[in-house]
Amino acid sequence: MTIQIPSSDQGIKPSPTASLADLADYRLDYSLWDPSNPSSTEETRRRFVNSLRSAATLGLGFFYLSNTPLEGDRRRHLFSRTRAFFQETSLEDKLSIEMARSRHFRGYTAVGDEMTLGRKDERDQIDFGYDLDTYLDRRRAAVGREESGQKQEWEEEEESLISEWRSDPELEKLSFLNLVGPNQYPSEEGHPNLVGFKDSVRDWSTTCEELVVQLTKALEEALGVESGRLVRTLKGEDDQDQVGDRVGGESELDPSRTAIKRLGPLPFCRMKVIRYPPISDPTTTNNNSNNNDSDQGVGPHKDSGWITLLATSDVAGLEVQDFKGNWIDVPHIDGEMVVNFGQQIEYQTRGLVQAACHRVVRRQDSKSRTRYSIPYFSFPALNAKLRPLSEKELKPLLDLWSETEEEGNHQREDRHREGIIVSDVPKGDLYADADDHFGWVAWKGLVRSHPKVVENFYRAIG
Ligand SMILES: O=C(O)CCC(=O)C(=O)O
Ligand SMILES: [Fe+2]
Repeated sequence: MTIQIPSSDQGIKPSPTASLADLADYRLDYSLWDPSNPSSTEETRRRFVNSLRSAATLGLGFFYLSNTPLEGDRRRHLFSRTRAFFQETSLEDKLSIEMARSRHFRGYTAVGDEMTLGRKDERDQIDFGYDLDTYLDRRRAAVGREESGQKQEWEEEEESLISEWRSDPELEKLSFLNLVGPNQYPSEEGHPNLVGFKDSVRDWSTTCEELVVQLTKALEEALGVESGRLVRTLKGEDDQDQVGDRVGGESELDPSRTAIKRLGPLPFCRMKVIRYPPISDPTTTNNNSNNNDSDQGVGPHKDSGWITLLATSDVAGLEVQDFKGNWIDVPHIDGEMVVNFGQQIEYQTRGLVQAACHRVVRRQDSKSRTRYSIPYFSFPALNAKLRPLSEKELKPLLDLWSETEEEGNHQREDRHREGIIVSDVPKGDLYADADDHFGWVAWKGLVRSHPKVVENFYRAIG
């Protein structure tokens, strides 16, 4: 595959005082790529790929995306239910779906219960994950296609699926399978403004999932790697085990590996609805939040996953760090999504695409206003093997760079020379061993972040 060389007017360096919204290179238009848009053509797709390549490999890995299916009613619907949940339900209602009650790390976390870099984050939130119903629907559909007449059996299996996994001694060893499970949704009864929340979350999540697949396909083109190479990791359809089979035969594989293979792809994602109370707002203080004047909405971090799709309300606070350590404002733009790369993409691309370091600051100037945000974090599938792209696979990109003008080369050096890696994740916990399942990385991350869940369900293994 040949890679298009970015045009020289694609200056991508933000000045320290700039707002990301003012920089054309950080404003990508999804309609150029969108396969469902009748006016997208090969030429518009190429333009999208070129912009994505610049944003990913020269820029900060943080950009706006307009014209996605996440605009309009779909977005309004979810935000209005999110506001209703935070504003109209009691703390008692909220705590009835507390994450500490879920062995699958789903549910509500109160203000001050979460830390980044050793400081409490002043926000509360509900964490959702890959919806169990969606997962079962897809498995049923897959079986229905292959062996019609089995649907009934699958429905019966629905109830016992997880306990069945636990009774398989090989699968039981794979603690990360506990990450598959149901979400905790707030009760919509008695809260007319909450009605439709569950459906809205499921719809949003499924729409995001498809959008991430599309962005990953575009990224494959942008990096000049084989089509499907990254999508397979994302979806858990990697062919590594087949390679293993050819080399050593299945009998030589670890038996737990053979057992997990039988389960098929195990997609994984996390999604949150978040509220950042305004600074010094006594009504949202609870016992956990001993520092209501703290300006930390969420401390500096890189997202640990693949690609994050973030929808924000119109209160300021999000900032991204450039490679010199300056913080750049990422203001809300109506209807647009903020997209950023996570550490698994950084790992897969050997750092050529860097995960963006970002934070949310509670500003004095937005004193009386509550900020809401809805991030969707995609991850490799739990059963994916993380095989970083080889030098050979990255050669087209490296060749392109060696041909590109001086300016581009300076920019690339800048990204590494002064880059400050801010992460509260122990390095060894971030990446699975080359031949291990991604599920272990996801598991370690959640175990580290949610001690109450570990205390309640996993004392023996935590
Ligand atoms: O709320 C936001 O705008 C960003 C949240 C975020 O970065 C995160 O939860 O990882
Ligand atoms: Fe983040």
